[in-house]
Amino acid sequence: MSHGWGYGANNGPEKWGKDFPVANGRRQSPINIVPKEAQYDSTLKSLKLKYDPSNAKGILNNGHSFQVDYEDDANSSILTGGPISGTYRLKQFHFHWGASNDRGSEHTVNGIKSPCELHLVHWNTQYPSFGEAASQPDGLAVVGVFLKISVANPRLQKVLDAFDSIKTKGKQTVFANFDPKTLLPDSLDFWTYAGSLTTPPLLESVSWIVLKEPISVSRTQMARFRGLLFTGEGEAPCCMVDNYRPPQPLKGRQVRASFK
Ligand SMILES: Clc1ccc(Cc2nnn[n-]2)cc1
Ligand SMILES: [Zn+2]
Repeated sequence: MSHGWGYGANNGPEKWGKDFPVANGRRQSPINIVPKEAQYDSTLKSLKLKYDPSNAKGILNNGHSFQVDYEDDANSSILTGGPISGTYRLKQFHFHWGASNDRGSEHTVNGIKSPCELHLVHWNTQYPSFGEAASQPDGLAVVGVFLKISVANPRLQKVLDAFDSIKTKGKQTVFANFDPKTLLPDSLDFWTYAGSLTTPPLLESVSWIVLKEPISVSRTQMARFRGLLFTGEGEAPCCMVDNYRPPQPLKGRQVRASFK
């Protein structure tokens, strides 16, 4: 794929295996979660997320999604508990969404897609850097949160208000003082399984932690996500939509639940 991976017909998820053979590996993500087949595990600890809003640095349109980046040179914004051992530092959060409200999430539940999915990406401080951690089987932990169409979510407002400054690929702007904990639902009940990054390089280094309870987003708010562009300034505009990888084969993996 000489023209770089993306989500189009010529460079989308069905084509990624050419440049990234791990795409057909044993622990690829996302997956379809079947709650009735998930095993309740009473030994799973409760999730602990401690974020310092002042660690927020900036918001960037990376041409595949947009991400909010965090300072990660200290244990000030961290994830502990849940299925992981040790301390994982927040690196960034981003979203995946559809061109319409019938699709957009990466994980599905009983085959049902949500319009959007939030990912909070953390790396294991047992390793010296994110890059190092990303190549280890226990290197990363991503918390996934479904967004479902309902009333407008005021917690998303600051993110949405930055979109005019990052409309095209490569644009970024300062994004200070934001606590991603405000984006989480009331319940931290979760499903967990061993998986991968959902974009190239598709590294099989992610402990996935998918929250059962969604957060709300309105139709109008979703329309603003779709106003972002995959393309750079001066290029023929292509709306940033359908930036999700479909569910991948479970290949014998167990999905555990933190709740009955
Ligand atoms: Cl640092 C990084 C790398 C890949 C992705 C894409 C992704 N992988 N799993 N969920 N999203 C997000 C952040
Ligand atoms: Zn993601």
